Amino acid sequence: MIEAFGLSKHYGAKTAVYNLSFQVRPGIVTGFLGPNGSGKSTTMRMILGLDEPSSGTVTIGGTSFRRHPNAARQVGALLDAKALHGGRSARNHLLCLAQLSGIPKRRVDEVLDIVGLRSVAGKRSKGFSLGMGQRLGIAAALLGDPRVLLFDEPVNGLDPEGIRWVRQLMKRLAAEGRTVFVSSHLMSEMALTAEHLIVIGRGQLLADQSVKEFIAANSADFARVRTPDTEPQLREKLTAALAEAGGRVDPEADGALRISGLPLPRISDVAHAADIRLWELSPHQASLEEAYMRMTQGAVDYASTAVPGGQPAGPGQPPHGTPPHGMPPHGTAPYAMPQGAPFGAPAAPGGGFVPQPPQPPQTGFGPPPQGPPAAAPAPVQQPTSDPEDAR
Ligand SMILES: Nc1ncnc2c1ncn2[C@@H]1O[C@H](COP(=O)(O)OP(=O)(O)OP(=O)(O)O)[C@@H](O)[C@H]1O
Repeated sequence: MIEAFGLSKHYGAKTAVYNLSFQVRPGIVTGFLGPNGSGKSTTMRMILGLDEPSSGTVTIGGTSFRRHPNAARQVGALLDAKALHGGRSARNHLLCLAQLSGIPKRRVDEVLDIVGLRSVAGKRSKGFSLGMGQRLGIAAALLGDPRVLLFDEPVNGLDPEGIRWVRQLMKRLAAEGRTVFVSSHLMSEMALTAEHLIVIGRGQLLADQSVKEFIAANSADFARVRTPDTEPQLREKLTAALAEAGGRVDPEADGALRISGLPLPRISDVAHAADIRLWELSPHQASLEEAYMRMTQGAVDYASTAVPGGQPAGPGQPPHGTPPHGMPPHGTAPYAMPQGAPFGAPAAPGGGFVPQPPQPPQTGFGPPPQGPPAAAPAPVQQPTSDPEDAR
Protein backbone atom coordinates (compact mmCIF):
# COMPACT_ATOMS: atom_id res chain seq x y z
CA MET A 1 0.00 0.00 0.00
CA ILE A 2 1.25 3.45 -0.92
CA GLU A 3 -0.16 6.30 1.16
CA ALA A 4 0.30 10.00 0.53
CA PHE A 5 -0.83 12.63 3.04
CA GLY A 6 -0.84 16.31 2.17
CA LEU A 7 2.01 15.86 -0.24
CA SER A 8 3.37 19.06 -1.79
CA LYS A 9 6.45 19.85 -3.81
CA HIS A 10 7.71 23.29 -4.71
CA TYR A 11 10.60 23.96 -7.06
CA GLY A 12 11.39 27.56 -6.22
CA ALA A 13 8.30 29.52 -7.15
CA LYS A 14 6.88 26.59 -9.07
CA THR A 15 4.45 24.30 -7.25
CA ALA A 16 4.56 20.93 -8.97
CA VAL A 17 2.40 19.04 -6.46
CA TYR A 18 -0.03 20.51 -4.00
CA ASN A 19 -1.61 18.87 -0.97
CA LEU A 20 -2.05 15.42 -2.48
CA SER A 21 -3.56 12.68 -0.35
CA PHE A 22 -4.38 9.24 -1.71
CA GLN A 23 -3.87 5.53 -1.21
CA VAL A 24 -2.74 2.95 -3.74
CA ARG A 25 -4.01 -0.44 -2.67
CA PRO A 26 -2.52 -3.84 -3.37
CA GLY A 27 -4.26 -6.39 -5.56
CA ILE A 28 -5.46 -4.02 -8.26
CA VAL A 29 -3.85 -1.88 -10.93
CA THR A 30 -4.20 1.78 -10.06
CA GLY A 31 -3.85 4.21 -12.93
CA PHE A 32 -2.24 7.59 -12.39
CA LEU A 33 -3.58 10.15 -14.86
CA GLY A 34 -3.07 13.81 -15.48
CA PRO A 35 -2.22 16.20 -18.28
CA ASN A 36 1.39 16.98 -19.18
CA GLY A 37 3.15 18.74 -16.34
CA SER A 38 0.46 17.91 -13.79
CA GLY A 39 2.95 16.41 -11.35
CA LYS A 40 2.76 12.65 -11.93
CA SER A 41 6.51 12.07 -12.24
CA THR A 42 7.23 14.40 -9.33
CA THR A 43 4.79 12.42 -7.19
CA MET A 44 6.38 9.13 -8.22
CA ARG A 45 9.82 10.50 -7.43
CA MET A 46 8.66 11.51 -3.97
CA ILE A 47 7.18 8.06 -3.40
CA LEU A 48 10.56 6.60 -4.32
CA GLY A 49 12.57 8.96 -2.13
CA LEU A 50 14.19 10.61 -5.12
CA ASP A 51 12.62 13.96 -4.32
CA GLU A 52 12.04 15.33 -0.85
CA PRO A 53 8.46 16.55 -0.29
CA SER A 54 8.24 20.24 0.59
CA SER A 55 5.50 19.18 2.98
CA GLY A 56 3.40 16.14 3.68
CA THR A 57 4.44 12.52 3.74
CA VAL A 58 4.34 9.50 1.53
CA THR A 59 4.86 5.96 2.75
CA ILE A 60 5.08 2.47 1.35
CA GLY A 61 3.70 -0.11 3.74
CA GLY A 62 3.66 2.54 6.46
CA THR A 63 7.31 3.52 6.12
CA SER A 64 8.91 6.13 3.92
CA PHE A 65 10.97 4.66 1.12
CA ARG A 66 14.25 5.96 2.51
CA ARG A 67 13.60 4.31 5.87
CA HIS A 68 12.72 0.93 4.51
CA PRO A 69 15.22 -1.60 5.82
CA ASN A 70 15.21 -3.35 2.50
CA ALA A 71 13.50 -1.02 0.09
CA ALA A 72 15.35 -2.57 -2.78
CA ARG A 73 13.50 -5.83 -2.37
CA GLN A 74 10.13 -4.26 -1.86
CA VAL A 75 9.80 -1.58 -4.49
CA GLY A 76 10.59 -1.65 -8.18
CA ALA A 77 10.04 1.14 -10.62
CA LEU A 78 10.31 2.23 -14.19
CA LEU A 79 10.71 5.98 -14.34
CA ASP A 80 12.72 6.72 -17.44
CA ALA A 81 13.58 3.83 -19.70
CA LYS A 82 16.06 5.96 -21.65
CA ALA A 83 18.18 6.53 -18.56
CA LEU A 84 20.57 3.68 -19.05
CA HIS A 85 24.16 3.17 -19.99
CA GLY A 86 23.99 2.43 -23.68
CA GLY A 87 27.40 0.86 -23.81
CA ARG A 88 26.35 -2.08 -21.69
CA SER A 89 24.50 -5.12 -22.84
CA ALA A 90 21.04 -5.69 -21.44
CA ARG A 91 22.31 -8.60 -19.40
CA ASN A 92 25.25 -6.66 -17.99
CA HIS A 93 23.01 -3.77 -17.15
CA LEU A 94 20.74 -6.05 -15.16
CA LEU A 95 23.69 -7.90 -13.63
CA CYS A 96 25.05 -4.60 -12.33
CA LEU A 97 21.72 -3.74 -10.78
CA ALA A 98 21.40 -7.21 -9.31
CA GLN A 99 24.88 -7.11 -7.85
CA LEU A 100 24.27 -3.74 -6.22
CA SER A 101 21.11 -5.12 -4.65
CA GLY A 102 22.38 -8.52 -3.62
CA ILE A 103 20.10 -10.23 -6.09
CA PRO A 104 21.13 -13.65 -7.31
CA LYS A 105 22.46 -13.72 -10.87
CA ARG A 106 19.92 -16.29 -11.99
CA ARG A 107 17.16 -13.73 -11.51
CA VAL A 108 18.63 -11.74 -14.40
CA ASP A 109 17.83 -14.46 -16.89
CA GLU A 110 14.42 -14.92 -15.34
CA VAL A 111 13.46 -11.29 -15.90
CA LEU A 112 15.00 -11.31 -19.38
CA ASP A 113 12.65 -14.16 -20.17
CA ILE A 114 9.68 -12.36 -18.64
CA VAL A 115 10.21 -9.29 -20.82
CA GLY A 116 11.19 -11.25 -23.91
CA LEU A 117 14.72 -9.88 -24.28
CA ARG A 118 16.64 -13.10 -23.74
CA SER A 119 17.67 -13.40 -27.39
CA VAL A 120 19.17 -9.90 -27.44
CA ALA A 121 20.54 -9.93 -23.91
CA GLY A 122 24.12 -9.71 -25.16
CA LYS A 123 23.53 -6.67 -27.35
CA ARG A 124 24.46 -3.19 -26.27
CA SER A 125 21.36 -1.34 -25.19
CA LYS A 126 22.24 1.77 -27.18
CA GLY A 127 21.11 -0.15 -30.25
CA PHE A 128 17.76 -0.93 -28.68
CA SER A 129 14.52 0.42 -30.04
CA LEU A 130 12.31 2.50 -27.77
CA GLY A 131 10.16 -0.55 -27.11
CA MET A 132 13.14 -2.75 -26.27
CA GLY A 133 14.39 -0.05 -23.89
CA GLN A 134 10.99 -0.05 -22.21
CA ARG A 135 11.16 -3.81 -21.81
CA LEU A 136 14.62 -3.54 -20.31
CA GLY A 137 13.37 -0.91 -17.87
CA ILE A 138 10.50 -3.17 -16.89
CA ALA A 139 12.95 -6.05 -16.41
CA ALA A 140 14.98 -3.88 -14.06
CA ALA A 141 11.86 -2.98 -12.10
CA LEU A 142 10.97 -6.67 -11.73
CA LEU A 143 14.47 -7.75 -10.79
CA GLY A 144 13.83 -7.88 -7.07
CA ASP A 145 10.40 -9.50 -7.34
CA PRO A 146 9.03 -6.47 -5.46
CA ARG A 147 5.65 -6.21 -3.78
CA VAL A 148 5.20 -2.63 -4.89
CA LEU A 149 5.70 -1.51 -8.48
CA LEU A 150 5.58 1.92 -10.04
CA PHE A 151 5.58 2.39 -13.79
CA ASP A 152 5.77 5.80 -15.40
CA GLU A 153 4.44 5.52 -18.96
CA PRO A 154 5.40 1.85 -19.39
CA VAL A 155 3.84 1.47 -22.84
CA ASN A 156 5.71 4.39 -24.36
CA GLY A 157 7.05 3.27 -27.73
CA LEU A 158 5.64 -0.23 -27.55
CA ASP A 159 3.88 -1.78 -30.51
CA PRO A 160 0.36 -3.23 -30.10
CA GLU A 161 1.72 -6.63 -29.08
CA GLY A 162 3.98 -4.95 -26.53
CA ILE A 163 1.15 -2.82 -25.18
CA ARG A 164 -0.98 -5.91 -24.75
CA TRP A 165 1.85 -7.67 -23.03
CA VAL A 166 2.34 -4.79 -20.57
CA ARG A 167 -1.39 -4.80 -19.85
CA GLN A 168 -1.37 -8.49 -19.08
CA LEU A 169 1.80 -8.18 -17.01
CA MET A 170 0.36 -5.36 -14.89
CA LYS A 171 -2.81 -7.32 -14.27
CA ARG A 172 -0.90 -10.45 -13.40
CA LEU A 173 1.33 -8.58 -10.97
CA ALA A 174 -1.73 -7.08 -9.30
CA ALA A 175 -3.50 -10.44 -9.21
CA GLU A 176 -0.50 -11.76 -7.30
CA GLY A 177 -1.39 -9.27 -4.59
CA ARG A 178 1.16 -6.62 -5.49
CA THR A 179 0.59 -2.89 -5.47
CA VAL A 180 0.78 -1.65 -9.05
CA PHE A 181 0.76 2.10 -9.73
CA VAL A 182 1.01 3.06 -13.38
CA SER A 183 0.87 6.36 -15.21
CA SER A 184 -0.17 6.64 -18.82
CA HIS A 185 -1.57 9.09 -21.32
CA LEU A 186 -3.11 6.25 -23.29
CA MET A 187 -6.69 6.32 -22.05
CA SER A 188 -7.97 3.39 -24.06
CA GLU A 189 -5.21 1.29 -22.59
CA MET A 190 -5.75 2.54 -19.08
CA ALA A 191 -9.43 1.70 -19.37
CA LEU A 192 -8.45 -1.90 -20.08
CA THR A 193 -5.69 -2.14 -17.49
CA ALA A 194 -6.63 -0.17 -14.41
CA GLU A 195 -9.40 -0.79 -11.94
CA HIS A 196 -8.91 2.35 -9.91
CA LEU A 197 -7.75 5.84 -10.87
CA ILE A 198 -5.92 8.68 -9.23
CA VAL A 199 -6.31 11.75 -11.44
CA ILE A 200 -4.40 14.96 -10.86
CA GLY A 201 -4.38 18.34 -12.57
CA ARG A 202 -1.86 21.07 -11.89
CA GLY A 203 -0.53 19.11 -8.97
CA GLN A 204 -3.87 18.67 -7.23
CA LEU A 205 -6.14 15.70 -6.77
CA LEU A 206 -9.05 15.72 -9.19
CA ALA A 207 -10.36 12.19 -8.70
CA ASP A 208 -9.70 9.08 -6.63
CA GLN A 209 -12.25 6.47 -7.69
CA SER A 210 -12.83 3.33 -9.66
CA VAL A 211 -12.69 3.55 -13.45
CA LYS A 212 -16.43 2.84 -13.56
CA GLU A 213 -17.26 5.57 -11.06
CA PHE A 214 -14.96 7.98 -12.84
CA ILE A 215 -16.63 7.47 -16.19
CA ALA A 216 -20.10 7.66 -14.66
CA ALA A 217 -19.27 10.86 -12.78
CA ASN A 218 -17.63 12.60 -15.71
CA SER A 219 -19.58 11.59 -18.72
CA ALA A 220 -22.70 12.72 -20.42
CA ASP A 221 -24.41 9.69 -21.82
CA PHE A 222 -26.86 10.34 -24.59
CA ALA A 223 -28.94 8.58 -27.20
CA ARG A 224 -28.71 8.90 -30.96
CA VAL A 225 -31.96 8.93 -32.82
CA ARG A 226 -32.52 8.96 -36.56
CA THR A 227 -35.77 9.42 -38.39
CA PRO A 228 -36.14 8.34 -42.04
CA ASP A 229 -33.98 10.52 -44.29
CA THR A 230 -36.79 10.56 -46.78
CA GLU A 231 -39.14 12.41 -44.43
CA PRO A 232 -37.35 15.45 -43.00
CA GLN A 233 -40.52 16.71 -41.37
CA LEU A 234 -40.42 13.74 -38.98
CA ARG A 235 -37.12 14.99 -37.63
CA GLU A 236 -38.62 18.36 -36.82
CA LYS A 237 -41.66 16.72 -35.27
CA LEU A 238 -39.54 14.45 -33.11
CA THR A 239 -37.34 17.33 -32.03
CA ALA A 240 -40.39 19.21 -30.79
CA ALA A 241 -41.89 16.15 -29.08
CA LEU A 242 -38.70 15.22 -27.25
CA ALA A 243 -38.06 18.79 -26.17
CA GLU A 244 -41.56 18.95 -24.81
CA ALA A 245 -40.92 15.71 -22.90
CA GLY A 246 -37.97 17.39 -21.19
CA GLY A 247 -35.10 16.14 -23.33
CA ARG A 248 -32.27 18.15 -24.71
CA VAL A 249 -32.07 17.71 -28.46
CA ASP A 250 -28.97 18.54 -30.48
CA PRO A 251 -28.71 17.93 -34.21
CA GLU A 252 -25.73 15.89 -35.35
CA ALA A 253 -23.86 16.49 -38.61
CA ASP A 254 -25.11 13.28 -40.22
CA GLY A 255 -28.76 14.17 -39.70
CA ALA A 256 -29.25 12.21 -36.49
CA LEU A 257 -30.37 13.77 -33.23
CA ARG A 258 -28.44 13.59 -29.99
CA ILE A 259 -30.82 13.29 -27.04
CA SER A 260 -29.79 13.76 -23.46
CA GLY A 261 -31.90 13.85 -20.36
CA LEU A 262 -34.31 11.10 -21.38
CA PRO A 263 -33.95 7.34 -20.97
CA LEU A 264 -34.08 5.20 -24.10
CA PRO A 265 -37.55 3.69 -23.44
CA ARG A 266 -39.00 7.15 -22.90
CA ILE A 267 -37.57 8.36 -26.22
CA SER A 268 -39.14 5.36 -27.90
CA ASP A 269 -42.51 6.02 -26.24
CA VAL A 270 -42.47 9.69 -27.19
CA ALA A 271 -41.71 8.81 -30.81
CA HIS A 272 -44.41 6.17 -30.86
CA ALA A 273 -47.01 8.50 -29.34
CA ALA A 274 -46.18 11.11 -32.01
CA ASP A 275 -46.45 8.46 -34.72
CA ILE A 276 -42.85 8.91 -35.78
CA ARG A 277 -40.92 6.02 -37.28
CA LEU A 278 -37.29 5.64 -36.20
CA TRP A 279 -34.39 4.31 -38.21
CA GLU A 280 -32.05 4.38 -35.25
CA LEU A 281 -32.27 4.58 -31.49
CA SER A 282 -28.94 3.79 -29.90
CA PRO A 283 -27.29 4.43 -26.56
CA HIS A 284 -23.95 6.16 -26.39
CA GLN A 285 -21.77 5.43 -23.42
CA ALA A 286 -18.78 7.63 -22.72
CA SER A 287 -15.29 6.21 -22.88
CA LEU A 288 -12.64 6.80 -20.26
CA GLU A 289 -10.99 9.18 -22.70
CA GLU A 290 -14.14 11.29 -23.01
CA ALA A 291 -14.62 11.33 -19.24
CA TYR A 292 -10.97 12.23 -18.72
CA MET A 293 -11.06 15.04 -21.29
CA ARG A 294 -14.18 16.41 -19.66
CA MET A 295 -12.67 16.34 -16.19
CA THR A 296 -9.25 17.74 -17.04
CA GLN A 297 -10.19 20.34 -19.62
CA GLY A 298 -9.69 23.13 -17.13
CA ALA A 299 -6.41 21.73 -15.87
CA VAL A 300 -4.45 21.55 -19.09
CA ASP A 301 -1.36 23.69 -19.36
CA TYR A 302 -0.45 23.05 -22.94
CA ALA A 303 -3.07 22.91 -25.65
CA SER A 304 -2.99 23.69 -29.34
CA THR A 305 -4.78 26.84 -30.48
CA ALA A 306 -5.24 25.56 -33.99
CA VAL A 307 -6.96 22.51 -35.34
CA PRO A 308 -6.75 21.22 -38.91
CA GLY A 309 -8.66 23.63 -41.08
CA GLY A 310 -7.43 26.61 -39.13
CA GLN A 311 -10.19 26.72 -36.54
CA PRO A 312 -9.28 28.17 -33.19
CA ALA A 313 -9.36 25.94 -30.18
CA GLY A 314 -12.57 25.83 -28.27
CA PRO A 315 -13.37 27.61 -25.06
CA GLY A 316 -11.52 26.53 -22.01
CA GLN A 317 -8.37 25.79 -23.92
CA PRO A 318 -5.53 28.13 -23.27
CA PRO A 319 -3.48 29.22 -26.24
CA HIS A 320 -0.46 27.25 -27.18
CA GLY A 321 2.55 28.40 -25.26
CA THR A 322 0.52 29.65 -22.36
CA PRO A 323 3.09 29.77 -19.65
CA PRO A 324 2.69 27.35 -16.81
CA HIS A 325 0.22 28.75 -14.34
CA GLY A 326 1.03 29.77 -10.86
CA MET A 327 -0.64 27.70 -8.21
CA PRO A 328 -3.64 28.90 -6.31
CA PRO A 329 -3.22 30.24 -2.83
CA HIS A 330 -3.00 27.63 -0.15
CA GLY A 331 -6.33 26.23 0.82
CA THR A 332 -8.13 26.99 -2.38
CA ALA A 333 -9.30 24.35 -4.78
CA PRO A 334 -9.70 25.61 -8.33
CA TYR A 335 -11.05 22.36 -9.70
CA ALA A 336 -14.32 20.83 -8.69
CA MET A 337 -13.99 17.44 -7.10
CA PRO A 338 -16.11 14.70 -8.59
CA GLN A 339 -18.61 12.92 -6.44
CA GLY A 340 -17.38 10.38 -3.99
CA ALA A 341 -14.58 11.71 -4.10
CA PRO A 342 12.90 -6.52 -4.15
CA PHE A 343 14.93 -5.08 -5.37
CA GLY A 344 14.91 -1.47 -5.79
CA ALA A 345 16.02 1.79 -4.28
CA PRO A 346 16.86 5.00 -5.97
CA ALA A 347 16.41 4.65 -9.64
CA ALA A 348 19.20 3.27 -11.69
CA PRO A 349 19.72 3.50 -15.41
CA GLY A 350 16.93 1.76 -17.19
CA GLY A 351 14.50 2.50 -14.45
CA GLY A 352 15.57 -0.31 -12.20
CA PHE A 353 16.09 0.31 -8.57
CA VAL A 354 19.11 -0.70 -6.66
CA PRO A 355 19.66 -0.14 -2.98
CA GLN A 356 21.65 2.97 -2.41
CA PRO A 357 21.99 5.43 0.40
CA PRO A 358 19.27 8.05 0.60
CA GLN A 359 19.53 10.65 -2.11
CA PRO A 360 19.54 14.34 -1.40
CA PRO A 361 16.55 16.17 -2.77
CA GLN A 362 16.75 16.90 -6.47
CA THR A 363 16.22 19.57 -8.24
CA GLY A 364 -27.46 5.79 -18.09
CA PHE A 365 -28.96 8.85 -19.86
CA GLY A 366 -28.85 11.36 -17.19
CA PRO A 367 -29.40 15.06 -17.39
CA PRO A 368 -27.56 17.14 -19.94
CA PRO A 369 -23.93 17.84 -19.14
CA GLN A 370 -23.06 20.81 -17.03
CA GLY A 371 -21.70 22.55 -18.33
CA PRO A 372 14.10 14.48 -13.50
CA PRO A 373 14.52 11.42 -15.06
CA ALA A 374 15.34 8.34 -13.06
CA ALA A 375 18.10 9.47 -10.85
CA ALA A 376 21.04 8.10 -8.99
CA PRO A 377 22.45 5.92 -11.69
CA ALA A 378 24.37 2.93 -10.54
CA PRO A 379 28.10 3.41 -10.80
CA VAL A 380 29.01 3.13 -14.41
CA GLN A 381 32.39 2.32 -15.84
CA GLN A 382 33.03 3.53 -19.31
CA PRO A 383 34.37 0.55 -21.23
CA THR A 384 37.81 0.97 -22.70
CA SER A 385 37.02 -1.43 -25.48
CA ASP A 386 33.75 -2.58 -26.93
CA PRO A 387 33.66 -6.32 -26.36
CA GLU A 388 29.92 -6.34 -26.74
CA ASP A 389 29.98 -4.81 -30.16
CA ALA A 390 30.91 -8.17 -31.51
CA ARG A 391 27.82 -9.85 -30.07
N1 LIG B 1 13.40 19.65 -11.05
C1 LIG B 1 12.43 20.52 -11.38
N2 LIG B 1 12.65 21.84 -11.31
C2 LIG B 1 11.68 22.73 -11.62
N3 LIG B 1 10.44 22.38 -12.05
C3 LIG B 1 10.17 21.08 -12.16
C4 LIG B 1 11.14 20.07 -11.84
N4 LIG B 1 10.57 18.85 -12.03
C5 LIG B 1 9.32 19.09 -12.47
N5 LIG B 1 9.09 20.42 -12.55
C6 LIG B 1 7.84 21.07 -12.95
O1 LIG B 1 6.80 20.52 -12.17
C7 LIG B 1 5.63 20.32 -12.95
C8 LIG B 1 5.23 18.86 -12.88
O2 LIG B 1 6.16 18.09 -13.64
P1 LIG B 1 6.07 16.51 -13.77
O3 LIG B 1 7.21 16.07 -14.61
O4 LIG B 1 5.95 15.93 -12.42
O5 LIG B 1 4.69 16.35 -14.55
P2 LIG B 1 4.10 15.07 -15.28
O6 LIG B 1 2.67 15.01 -14.88
O7 LIG B 1 4.94 13.88 -15.00
O8 LIG B 1 4.21 15.49 -16.81
P3 LIG B 1 4.29 14.58 -18.14
O9 LIG B 1 2.97 13.91 -18.27
O10 LIG B 1 4.52 15.59 -19.21
O11 LIG B 1 5.44 13.62 -17.96
C9 LIG B 1 5.98 20.78 -14.36
O12 LIG B 1 5.52 22.09 -14.53
C10 LIG B 1 7.47 20.73 -14.40
O13 LIG B 1 7.98 21.69 -15.29
